[in-house]
Amino acid sequence: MSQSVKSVVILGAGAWGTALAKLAAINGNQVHLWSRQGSQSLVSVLENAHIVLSAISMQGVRDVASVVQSSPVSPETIFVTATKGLEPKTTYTPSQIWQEIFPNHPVVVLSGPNLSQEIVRELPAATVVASKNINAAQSVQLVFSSSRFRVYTNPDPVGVELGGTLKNVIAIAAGVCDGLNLGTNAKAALVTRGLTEIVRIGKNLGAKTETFYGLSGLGDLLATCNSPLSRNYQLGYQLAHGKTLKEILASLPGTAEGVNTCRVLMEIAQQRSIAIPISEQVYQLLEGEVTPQQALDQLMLRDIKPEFDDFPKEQMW
Ligand SMILES: NC(=O)C1=CN([C@@H]2O[C@H](COP(=O)(O)OP(=O)(O)OC[C@H]3O[C@@H](n4cnc5c(N)ncnc54)[C@H](O)[C@@H]3O)[C@@H](O)[C@H]2O)C=CC1
Ligand SMILES: O=C(CO)COP(=O)(O)O
Repeated sequence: MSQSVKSVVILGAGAWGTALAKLAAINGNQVHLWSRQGSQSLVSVLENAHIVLSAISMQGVRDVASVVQSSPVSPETIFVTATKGLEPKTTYTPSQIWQEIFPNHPVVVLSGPNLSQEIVRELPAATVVASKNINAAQSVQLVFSSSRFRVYTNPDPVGVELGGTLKNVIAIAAGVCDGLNLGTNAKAALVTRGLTEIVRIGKNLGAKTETFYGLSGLGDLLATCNSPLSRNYQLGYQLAHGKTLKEILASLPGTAEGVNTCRVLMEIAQQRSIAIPISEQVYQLLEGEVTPQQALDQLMLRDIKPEFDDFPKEQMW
């Protein structure tokens, strides 16, 4: 794979930022990994950057993007966001924040089934880079593609971003399901109906349905709902074992975005009258309003209904 060497700045030296820095460096790019705890100033690393990738957790995205805005950045710089979350105040996705702050720059979303601990061990993985600007997506594809990391382009950034973000809520539910030992049938039903909720929200917010059946949707949902490496899954698993949210968050390594995402998601669903029963039970569980067993009972005892909302009537029977 040939490409010119790019200057890549990674913002956030947490688990994901560090793994992505390693992937970009393998291809010979010039990589600067910036952390708020480090000694390098943001201004000094941003100078001449071709690509600025944010792997900051959701709560820091707007602050960091605002600091970047007040620094000199080349008009050609491509911004890439790898954060999986929603902003509470605006309900924006991270790419919407970056695009709002940098309206004249291309913004690319990078998302997929990418548990960072497997990627730093150089196990094979695939991801998606999505943008309205195909040239920008292809530049980012070249920077990160290697024999261990296969990168696909996609023209639906909102869909790719929402797949990666909303699956964290379902991953909490999957952790609860395994923690309660509910079995393989229950898990399959949960993940499949969880995907239905993600598609409902995504379509309403302008994403393409097919995107949710790709790597950044179903792919990431499967990875996160089936791996104890996922912090969101772990959180659900420990809730099922009787720990409180506060206790779990105090010992969890890194960020479990699903907690904040679930609150914002409930707001979006209520505003737009979208039914998301699994996510609603996760919300009530996180708020301490139901126990894991009560959440399960509430889901199983809902009114019976057709499987699909929008089957054309003539195709029904
Ligand atoms: N770890 C993983 O396997 C993956 C994580 N992600 C997403 O990437 C994002 C980061 O995840 P991790 O690296 O795992 O989390 P982490 O908790 O290990 O690191 C978060 C990073 O954000 C920085 N940060 C937080 N608030 C900040 C602020 N106000 N100013 C400056 N920096 C700030 C922290 O200093 C840290 O470097 C999350 O949205 C996560 O969902 C996406 C794919 C894989
Ligand atoms: O998004 C991820 C894998 O694709 C990481 O999941 P967690 O944030 O739950 O660890």
